[in-house]
Amino acid sequence: MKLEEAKKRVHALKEEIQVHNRAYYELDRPTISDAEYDLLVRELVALETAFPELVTPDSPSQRVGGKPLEGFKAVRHREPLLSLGNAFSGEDLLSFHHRVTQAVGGDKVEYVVEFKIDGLTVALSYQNSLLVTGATRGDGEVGEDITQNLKTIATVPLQLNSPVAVLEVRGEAFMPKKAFLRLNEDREEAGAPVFANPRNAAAGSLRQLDPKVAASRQLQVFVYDILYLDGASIDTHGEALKYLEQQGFLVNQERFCSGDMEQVISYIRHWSEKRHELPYEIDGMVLKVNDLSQRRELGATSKAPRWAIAYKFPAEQARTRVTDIMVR
Ligand SMILES: NC(=O)c1cnc(OC2CCCC2)nc1N
Repeated sequence: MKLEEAKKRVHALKEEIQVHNRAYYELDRPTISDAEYDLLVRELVALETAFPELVTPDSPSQRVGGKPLEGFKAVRHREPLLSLGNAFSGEDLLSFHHRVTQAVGGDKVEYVVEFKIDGLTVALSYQNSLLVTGATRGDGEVGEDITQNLKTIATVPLQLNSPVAVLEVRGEAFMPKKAFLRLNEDREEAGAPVFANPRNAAAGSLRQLDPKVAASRQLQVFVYDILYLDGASIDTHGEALKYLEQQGFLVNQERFCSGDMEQVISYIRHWSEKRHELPYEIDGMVLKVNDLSQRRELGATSKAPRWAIAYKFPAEQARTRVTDIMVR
């Protein structure tokens, strides 16, 4: 095959793989079998091996990186990754709303309510639309460089869809329930210790020094916050989420925008009851002031923003299975 022909085929393969990724991960409606998908990736890798000049940073072949690391480098975040204050009742939410309304001088306040994905926070940094660093939250100021592992996650863009000088985003890495159950079955069979919950499984997977292990764990990342953006102007959180979607990130489609606390509270109650139907675990909901200028007015304490709060669902009654006791 000549270079020109290979170039066309490589381009077509990358497009097709991208379409299947979106269908599989975002719409949860795979359009081809895993085997057919693997064939496409294998053909792409073979062509890139034969014609190295055709390799581009955004190629799926660049996802499962090099050899295992000796350890993780420290990464200082450009902006501190704040934590969230907690609410445990309707009253807590109403007093949060009262504080916010006071601080913005009585103006109307609108909230965006999102799932609180029960995973681990990750920060992704892009320069000139290319993924440069992926890091854990760490202590909020300094995290661990887990770029090699995050690149293996198909829904983490290696290259953004439109030009932007600097974009730093925050998201939640998590393991879907099905992948968690399957992983624990495999570990039980192999005599390895099982993970207590999907959050621990996701954290354990991203702390692996060998990216091939992370690549095998079917992790996902929902992105939900812009930490830093140089290259576009955005006025509300709703616009920010749409911008992130356009850039190619996986953004959770389920969210509710309202200034009416009655509606907000009933929306939270709805998901408190229905969360078990979700394909991933959530441990609450997050309320965020939608208007970014009101957020600037509200500011943050040293630890948490004044413009957001987490509503925590009551902890599951820890079921101690009989087998657990017997095994011990
Ligand atoms: N676990 C989640 O799904 C989640 C966590 N945090 C936030 O927002 C924080 C980030 C910026 C201040 C509030 N949103 C979320 N959806």
